[in-house]
Amino acid sequence: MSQRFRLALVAHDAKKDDMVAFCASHANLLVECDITSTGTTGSLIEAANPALCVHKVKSGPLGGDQQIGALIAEGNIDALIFFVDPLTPMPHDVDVKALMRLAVVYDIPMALNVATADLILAGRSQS
Ligand SMILES: O=C(CO)COP(=O)(O)O
Repeated sequence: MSQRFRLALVAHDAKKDDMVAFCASHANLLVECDITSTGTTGSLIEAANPALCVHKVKSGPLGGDQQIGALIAEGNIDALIFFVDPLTPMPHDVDVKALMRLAVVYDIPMALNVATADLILAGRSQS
């Protein structure tokens, strides 16, 4: 791998177990990445796998999604993996939409579920 891959990992509460399992199943690749996560997601990832290097921003509802959006706008994130909960209304839904929008605006790979996230990392492992 020529340069460290800068990956943002975010999960809504109902999807946090999926995120921890995803990180465990891809630990060999993720240990080579610079990971940025929203606060609670990042804490759970670190607790489950202390070998991973996780930079934590604020919790999503307190501005963390916007902080990650700003990193994308500044060119500091290579891909976004965001396990969204499609069944629960979110008080910070506008922030969630804004984060997804910036990933599209800046044309970075964005996975909203495990199946697509697996494809992003599979592509990364072949590069
Ligand atoms: O709410 C989130 C994304 O919208 C995630 O934030 P936490 O990781 O702090 O729970």
